[in-house]
Amino acid sequence: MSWSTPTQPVQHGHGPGGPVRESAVRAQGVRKTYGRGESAVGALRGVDVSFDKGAFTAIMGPSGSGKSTLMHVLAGLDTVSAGQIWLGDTELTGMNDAKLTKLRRDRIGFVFQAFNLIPALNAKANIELPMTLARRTPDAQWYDSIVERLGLTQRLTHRPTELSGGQQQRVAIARALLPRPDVIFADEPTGNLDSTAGAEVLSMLRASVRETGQTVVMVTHDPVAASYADRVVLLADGQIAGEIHSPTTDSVLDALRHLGG
Ligand SMILES: Nc1ncnc2c1ncn2[C@@H]1O[C@H](COP(=O)(O)OP(=O)(O)OP(=O)(O)O)[C@@H](O)[C@H]1O
Repeated sequence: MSWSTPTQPVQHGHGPGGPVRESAVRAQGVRKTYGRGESAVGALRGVDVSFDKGAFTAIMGPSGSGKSTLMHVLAGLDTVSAGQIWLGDTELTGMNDAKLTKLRRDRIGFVFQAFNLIPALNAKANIELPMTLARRTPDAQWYDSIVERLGLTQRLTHRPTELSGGQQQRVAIARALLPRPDVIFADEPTGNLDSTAGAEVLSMLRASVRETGQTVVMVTHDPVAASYADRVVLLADGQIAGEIHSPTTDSVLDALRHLGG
């Protein structure tokens, strides 16, 4: 089956270079420095990058290149030292903590390597939790469609310990998809999974992008995982070092080799 209630279709326009896709999230001149003086580390050193609406983008690069830092500032989990972050038309930089918390809750979904499910709650309650906390009512048809598409219909009364790693991650994806966020950030979503469960999770993320127009930005070390994306953004030493459209495992491996990753 397919996802039954698509989100808003992706808006396309035309610029001088051909079709222009709307940006879901973007960084402009972003710098992030940890520490001060001699011990200062420039984790991001002037990053300009845009992530298209309705696209699946992977962020890759050698260890220490700034992937996690970039994801954290894009998601409003950390502040920048300079530059601007935009979520659609909303500037995140300069927002106070209360506004950022509300924006993350209402407009951003997260999928983490460690699943981050609440052990005492069953799958259904875990999936609904962010919306329950936000006092929002999930769309029943959308909920059913997500649960069915992720193969969780028979697992809703199970607690996380009663689920496999792949099933737990599918619960985390359902939780992220349910509020229809502007963007889902996935941080090494297959890092704790074997290759079969990992492939299932990636196919489902891929399908949510293709079939419902969900925007997904994923940080990964795994060239196979990155090959599920529409585009790979390469980071090296805190700067954008290139990008690959329609990546394959081989093209990603090749690019990483050139970066010394
Ligand atoms: N809280 C922090 N305090 C000081 N330095 C930090 C902090 N977080 C990250 N860094 C440094 O910033 C740089 C970028 O780190 P970041 O974690 O973003 O890289 P990464 O590409 O995600 O690495 P990995 O692939 O190993 O997870 C590194 O040099 C790291 O040591």
